[in-house]
Amino acid sequence: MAAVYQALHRRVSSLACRLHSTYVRKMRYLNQLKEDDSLCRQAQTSGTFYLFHNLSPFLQKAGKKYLVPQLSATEMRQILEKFPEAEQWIEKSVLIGCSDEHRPRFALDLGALDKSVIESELQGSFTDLRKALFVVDSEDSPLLASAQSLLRWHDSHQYCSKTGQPTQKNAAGSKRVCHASGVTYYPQMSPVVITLVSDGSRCLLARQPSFPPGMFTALSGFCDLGENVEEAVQREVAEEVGLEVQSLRYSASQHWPFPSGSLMIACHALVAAQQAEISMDTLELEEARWFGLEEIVEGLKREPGSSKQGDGSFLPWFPPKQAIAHQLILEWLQQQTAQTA
Ligand SMILES: NC(=O)C1=CN([C@@H]2O[C@H](COP(=O)(O)OP(=O)(O)OC[C@H]3O[C@@H](n4cnc5c(N)ncnc54)[C@H](OP(=O)(O)O)[C@@H]3O)[C@@H](O)[C@H]2O)C=CC1
Ligand SMILES: [Mg+2]
Repeated sequence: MAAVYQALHRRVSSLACRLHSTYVRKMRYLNQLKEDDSLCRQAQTSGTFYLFHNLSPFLQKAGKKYLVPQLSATEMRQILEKFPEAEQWIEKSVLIGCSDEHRPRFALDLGALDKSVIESELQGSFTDLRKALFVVDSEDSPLLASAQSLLRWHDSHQYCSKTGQPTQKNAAGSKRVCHASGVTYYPQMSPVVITLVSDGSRCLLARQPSFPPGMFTALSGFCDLGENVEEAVQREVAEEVGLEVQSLRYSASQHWPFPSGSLMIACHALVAAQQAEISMDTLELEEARWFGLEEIVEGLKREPGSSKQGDGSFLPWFPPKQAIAHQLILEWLQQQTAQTA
């Protein structure tokens, strides 16, 4: 029996080792492409391309599914030939990853070109990211989110903030340089804390006036400069609902492309049940309240379409699985269920 376990252990270890080395080789290859412009330009000739138009990704509909097509360099040339100065367009692409076989993936925004020509040629449509993220396969949404954030960053950092001179991107799009001042700019993102507050038996969800009707989510807020995650969570909870956090636990993080590339840092926070009276910040929030276990179970079953009642009001529903708020709510539910079992 011991021999069988040892053999199994050896197989698992060797598999893990192979998986690891594939990952390491891939990351090192991507890093090389970021550092070496000529290698990256060469890679553009064998890579695949995701298309955007004014930051909306290109999708194709196949039955009920939405696909995110990857175009080959040849297909890209065929499309770009329809427009003047085709060659310049490939230069604008940014590196967003590569396959395990080291086939690089790029994203390219063709915002200055006539979108109807591209849409009819490729039989699909450029779709707002707020819709696209929720209709594509779950492995495609993080890719669209990070590609759009990078394209957005390039679009809004074309000039040096010190000299006002144009900045130039490197081939991979991992940085921009102002040759007049020598300043190098790197893509930025904003850390945001998202916190599911619990008083031990209920959890606190809130809505902003801009949310779709009926949608409630966990409290969130941008970190201030100089703050750590714990301080940001405590401050946001105090500011938005007037409660004092007793303890907090990190859960997970997620890149979120709205409003312009955020790193969502998700935590669970506990407040004392005896001091759980909400005092809401009415400038930011429209409603904030405690939800019991049953209400959370019911809310998770609802979708935007099924939450409207006969009198025009909306029953609560929560963000879809692509948003990290959903994961926090599920974790809280599991914890409560385990406690009450
Ligand atoms: N993935 C998920 O599950 C969820 C994601 N989120 C995301 O979290 C983000 C932050 O949540 P929110 O509650 O609005 O944040 P805040 O509570 O921090 O309030 C937003 C306000 O903060 C100010 N602000 C400070 N720093 C920034 C910055 N770097 N970028 C933009 N605004 C800033 C702005 O005020 P002013 O304009 O007055 O200067 C803005 O209107 C949202 O963009 C939302 O998309 C939220 C919930 C769930
Ligand atoms: Mg907030």
